[in-house]
Amino acid sequence: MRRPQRRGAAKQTRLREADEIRLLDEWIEAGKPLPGTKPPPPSKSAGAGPAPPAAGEHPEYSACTLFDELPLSQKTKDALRKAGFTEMSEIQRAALPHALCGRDVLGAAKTGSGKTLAFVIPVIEKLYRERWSPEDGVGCIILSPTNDLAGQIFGVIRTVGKFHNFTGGVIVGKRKGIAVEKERVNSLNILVCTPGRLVQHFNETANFNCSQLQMLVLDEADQILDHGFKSQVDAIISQIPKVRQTLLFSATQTKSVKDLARVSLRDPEYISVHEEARTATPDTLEQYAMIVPLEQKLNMLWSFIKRHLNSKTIVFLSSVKQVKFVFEVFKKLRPGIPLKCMHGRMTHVVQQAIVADFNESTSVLFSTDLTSRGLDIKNVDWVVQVDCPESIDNYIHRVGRTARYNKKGKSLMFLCPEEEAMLEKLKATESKIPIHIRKPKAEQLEQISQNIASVLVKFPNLQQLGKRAFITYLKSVYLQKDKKVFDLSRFSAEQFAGYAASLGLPVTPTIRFISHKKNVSKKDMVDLDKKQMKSSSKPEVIINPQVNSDLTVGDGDDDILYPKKPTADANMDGLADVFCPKEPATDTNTEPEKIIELGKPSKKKKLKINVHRPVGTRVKYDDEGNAIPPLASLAEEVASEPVVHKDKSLFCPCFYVVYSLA
Ligand SMILES: Nc1ncnc2c1ncn2[C@@H]1O[C@H](COP(=O)(O)OP(=O)(O)OP(=O)(O)O)[C@@H](O)[C@H]1O
Repeated sequence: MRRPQRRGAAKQTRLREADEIRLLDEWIEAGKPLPGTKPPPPSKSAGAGPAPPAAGEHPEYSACTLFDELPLSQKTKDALRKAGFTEMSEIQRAALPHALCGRDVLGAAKTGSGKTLAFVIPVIEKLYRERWSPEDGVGCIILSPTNDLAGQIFGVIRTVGKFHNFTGGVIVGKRKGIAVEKERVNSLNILVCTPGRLVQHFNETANFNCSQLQMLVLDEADQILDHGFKSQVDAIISQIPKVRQTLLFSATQTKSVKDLARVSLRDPEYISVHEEARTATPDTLEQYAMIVPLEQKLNMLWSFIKRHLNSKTIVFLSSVKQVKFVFEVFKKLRPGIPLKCMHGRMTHVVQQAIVADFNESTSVLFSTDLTSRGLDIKNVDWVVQVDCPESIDNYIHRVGRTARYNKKGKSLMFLCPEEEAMLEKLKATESKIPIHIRKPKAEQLEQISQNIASVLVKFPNLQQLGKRAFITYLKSVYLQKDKKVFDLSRFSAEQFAGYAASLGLPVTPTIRFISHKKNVSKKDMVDLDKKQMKSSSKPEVIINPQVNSDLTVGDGDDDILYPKKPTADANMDGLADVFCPKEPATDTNTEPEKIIELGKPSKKKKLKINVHRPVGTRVKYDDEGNAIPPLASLAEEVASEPVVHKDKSLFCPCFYVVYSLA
């Protein structure tokens, strides 16, 4: 008796949905914006919200400002309302009308401006209007450059798709659990993945089928289309249908026609909502730069942290070893605020836990560029760049971790005097970055080198870590292509010694790829540089001794290190809350690491420096300080612990499948 009733109810739902889809299709077709058009500025009366259109009525939706005014399914509207999303952001207003009517979109908008919803909503709606069901298999692929960003995007999909019946999953991390993935991957409607892990399925999963794919989305598209992911992206494109909708989003969008040709966009809509904006960074972001000699950077960072004990801060450093070292040493020195660290040598599970914890607490997160793109962490007050960003785009993404979605935020960048060319680049009119220079007050700087040295005496393993941090920092500078900014030859041997001392090291580690040759002409330097590039086995850097710039005494207007109303509350109890990741490589009680020393021929493999690395390609380092390609670094993650989630989704360590987004 009950079965026919259920069947009847299901039939009624199907009919209702079919009616809704018919109405939506008609509405989308009748009210769609002309190609190449932008929405007009929001009208003053906007916000009241219209009554839903009656059957046969198709109001224009290209100028609307509220999600409720768009031709979206009731399920999506309900989910958006429930999540508190009512009014659209600029990029959403501009991109959604074009994306909903099936056009390819190349979208660019500032960091934190809501690009994720601008592609997630069209994905959900497309599959709904195509009446996609779990049996139909993979309908949409979303590519993300990092595991954490993939997880975050999937969170937004789950929010928007809450009342729909799609299946979805995230494929990231290491291969552990691949057998389960292979079994389930074909039953997922929406896949969010890193490029390498998707290629793995194309190569290894016998029946992996994307022949019905409706949509391809590239978040952080410029990075995904960059050389680091080239072979993976080409492999993916060759395996998916040519006829599909493609959406590309980033805060720093690619303008390369070649890149766009690779993903075969069809008459794309170029939507760059902030192109005419005064700045390339959020208006609510205050940006500062300080010229800080290399050997003063740690003192400066420590002084900053001590003065901002009530601020949530992300600190960017250029290598895993530096992140580990500064985190471990500062933890021992107990600044009075919880400290966390995050880098690519941690398991994805640990990374997720750290991001979740950092979201909820006021603390300082030391990080590599792993967190520089896309991550949406709540209420970050400060972004501090201790090491120079490798490019303007890198700068924009790093500082974009604060001042998100109309919230205020501040950023501070330390630049060595030798890196001032970066400041010029940032200040160039075309960069559109309103950065203010602040002079550090030398007399107020806390000198902690001696304290660090004492910590290192007590913890010999930290001394080894310090040596590796020293080496990987110099190596990261050496490997940068932009020699106008990054040029080790501008530093003197005395400066390196000073830097080593600032890390608490008793002696300056000798580095194979650096030899100090003075009085070399510029031409010889160039020639030698070229020679080095050819024979990468024993590279050298010519040192061009320069007068060491001392810290400039401030003119009294500086308020970065010393806010006008210091809220410092040296609550040492806060240290009890320090999140201590169970990450073996961070443990300073591991075997001391060996370093390569000049004059002591070692049987260890020589430093490998990929001199052919294309400009702008992110350099990541393994524990030995070797540069590793982006995908190899992703593959290094060992997912060993299960994720504990509050919902009923079925999670595997490196892969999770959600049989219903509901
Ligand atoms: N229409 C909206 N109303 C309110 N909040 C929104 C809206 N759209 C997005 N947000 C919020 O704004 C924040 C930033 O959004 P999102 O992460 O999509 O930014 P983004 O443009 O992708 O940034 P990035 O370039 O750094 O990746 C998120 O917390 C999101 O929930």
